[in-house]
Amino acid sequence: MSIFQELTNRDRVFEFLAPAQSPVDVRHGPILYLEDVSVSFDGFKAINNLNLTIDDGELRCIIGPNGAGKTTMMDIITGKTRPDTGSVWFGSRHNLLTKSEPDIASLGVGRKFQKPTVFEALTVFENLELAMAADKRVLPTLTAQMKPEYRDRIDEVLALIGLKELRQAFAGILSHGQKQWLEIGMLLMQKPRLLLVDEPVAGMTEQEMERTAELLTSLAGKQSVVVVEHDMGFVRSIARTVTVLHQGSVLAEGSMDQVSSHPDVIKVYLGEEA
Ligand SMILES: Nc1ncnc2c1ncn2[C@@H]1O[C@H](COP(=O)(O)OP(=O)(O)OP(=O)(O)O)[C@@H](O)[C@H]1O
Repeated sequence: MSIFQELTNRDRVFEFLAPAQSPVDVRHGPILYLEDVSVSFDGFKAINNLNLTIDDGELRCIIGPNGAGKTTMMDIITGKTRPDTGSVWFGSRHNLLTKSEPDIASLGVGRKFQKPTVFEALTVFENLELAMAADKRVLPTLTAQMKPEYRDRIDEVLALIGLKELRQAFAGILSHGQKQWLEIGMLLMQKPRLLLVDEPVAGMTEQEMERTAELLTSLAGKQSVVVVEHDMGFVRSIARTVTVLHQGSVLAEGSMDQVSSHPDVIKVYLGEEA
């Protein structure tokens, strides 16, 4: 078969369409594993012997008072901050401490920051298209006329994030909640194995919060999701397992009922809210 025939062969399964061929090995354990991780800033221990295990497909909520180390923990997982000691593994194969931020992202760790950063002058569809183009495997073929397979992937994500009807709307006219969902959709275009989501419901209406709860719970199973959130009602509505961070370490872990009745948690965190 000539190269031309090969490239125009409609039956060929392109790499990005094949079932996620993740190099991440979870056969013998969790998808994310932090062991004895510590980091200090000017002598202040922001993360202090932190141990955390996230199972493949799990939805985990991380809570904790201001300054507990939640953002720093996310920064360590994504390679933005290097810990002084400890280890961070993605599956059993990848030592994340030896990898750059872009390498960690392309291994399948997606991060959603608190503020939405969609391209407001582009449509919902174009934002998703652009997110797909950021995937190096797809870029060479995307510049030509868009293949039906790419459209299918975008349609699939549009349905997941509930923005099918708004595909041609400019992102600038979306509500705050819709922008957050679009950004989650942009991350999903790259088929991450692990999604880190920072305060997804800050500034959302009740209805948007409910929709976000549905979205995040529907993602779990297909990918692992770690949500950092201050809103206790929201955490209660989605959480199976909650990890409470305090002074850079795990203070308590368990169901929402277990952690919210834990005396130390009441003292340092929930008591504070009350
Ligand atoms: N680059 C830095 N330089 C100095 N101190 C820092 C730095 N990053 C974080 N810290 C400190 O480390 C501690 C943990 O901060 P972090 O932002 O991780 O907490 P957090 O749990 O995310 O808090 P919040 O809920 O307020 O976002 C804080 O006391 C913070 O001031």
